[in-house]
Amino acid sequence: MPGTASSVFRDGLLDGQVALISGAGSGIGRATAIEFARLGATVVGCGRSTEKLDETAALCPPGRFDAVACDVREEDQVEALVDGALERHERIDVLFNNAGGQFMAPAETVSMKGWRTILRLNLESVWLMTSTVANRAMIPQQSGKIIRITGSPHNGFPLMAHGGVARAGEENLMRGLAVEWARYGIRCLSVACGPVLTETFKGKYPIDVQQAMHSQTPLGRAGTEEEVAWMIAFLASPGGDWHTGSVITMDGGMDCYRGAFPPKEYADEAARTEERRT
Ligand SMILES: CCCCCCCCCCC/C=C/C(=O)SCCNC(=O)CCNC(=O)[C@H](O)C(C)(C)COP(=O)(O)OP(=O)(O)OC[C@H]1O[C@@H](n2cnc3c(N)ncnc32)[C@H](O)[C@@H]1OP(=O)(O)O
Ligand SMILES: NC(=O)C1=CN([C@@H]2O[C@H](COP(=O)(O)OP(=O)(O)OC[C@H]3O[C@@H](n4cnc5c(N)ncnc54)[C@H](OP(=O)(O)O)[C@@H]3O)[C@@H](O)[C@H]2O)C=CC1
Repeated sequence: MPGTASSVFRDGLLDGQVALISGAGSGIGRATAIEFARLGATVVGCGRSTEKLDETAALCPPGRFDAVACDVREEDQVEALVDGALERHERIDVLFNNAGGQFMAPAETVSMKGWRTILRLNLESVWLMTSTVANRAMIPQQSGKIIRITGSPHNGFPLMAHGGVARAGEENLMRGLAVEWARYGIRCLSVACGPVLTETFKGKYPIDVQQAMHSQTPLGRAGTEEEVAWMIAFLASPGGDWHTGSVITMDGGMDCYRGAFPPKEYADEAARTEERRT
């Protein structure tokens, strides 16, 4: 991420906005924090490791990144995070619920502890962050945008059934809240990503699993963390003001069709499948 300006948006697009980003110490969260800071926002970034957050701060324009150690599963820590952000910055315009994750394992081997670990880290933490920020900042200020990162494809997450259930619940939560909280001027959205080449993704999944995921994508490649950051920045900008309740899917087409096109089994290189009949 060299340079100090966005390569997509105009300078000052997010001037004056205060954004709270979870998991801002690496990957998609870090890329989004940097993009927001470059566009003029003040970012409150949280994660459990202060070292990783300090590295993010060093990549942002000076004074634009406020690092706070917080485990998003813990009620007292989340309340302190939100209260501290309000004390220092007076408002929260955007909440990007980015922290999360899951492990890959056959469903029959997942214990109750493993199941609860993933539901707590993802679905429950998203509710905790969302309800705390809404009650303490966005409902009083009568405005705000809440965005959750979820997953694609949507037709089942083999080997990550627990993660798929959490993400489906999060998307439904955003839809329901979009309706309920429209009266407070709060927008609620999900951005459902297919594989994104973050360090965690590259280190976590075996290379053959990664290649299989890419080859199941019509565009033939994974996404980048910058591409996700641009989408979150767009939604935070006035360009995103009419979006609420939606699930924006970013996955190179994987959710529409699993595989490269044309499919070798059915068509030739020009995608011809049959002769035209007269
Ligand atoms: C194959 C078809 C694919 C179709 C196409 C799919 C395309 C999908 C594209 C999207 C893919 C998504 C990618 C990402 O999200 S990548 C980046 C996200 N980041 C992470 O995932 C973070 C990585 N962190 C971890 O992996 C952590 O270990 C985890 C968050 C999973 C849990 O950490 P925590 O510290 O909270 O918990 P513990 O390690 O103590 O574990 C608690 C219990 O959970 C169970 N467990 C944990 N790991 C495993 C495992 N690998 N296998 C089975 N069970 C596991 C277990 O019960 C643990 O308790 P015990 O240790 O006591 O047994
Ligand atoms: N990469 C991909 O292919 C995809 C990723 N996603 C989702 O996007 C999000 C970001 O993924 P990615 O950037 O790849 O992964 P990373 O592992 O780089 O980012 C996850 C971040 O969340 C933080 N985090 C984890 N647990 C907690 C916690 N309990 N409290 C506070 N912070 C926490 C981590 O920091 P720390 O350990 O310091 O707390 C880390 O910085 C995740 O929710 C992931 O599931 C969705 C679809 C695809």
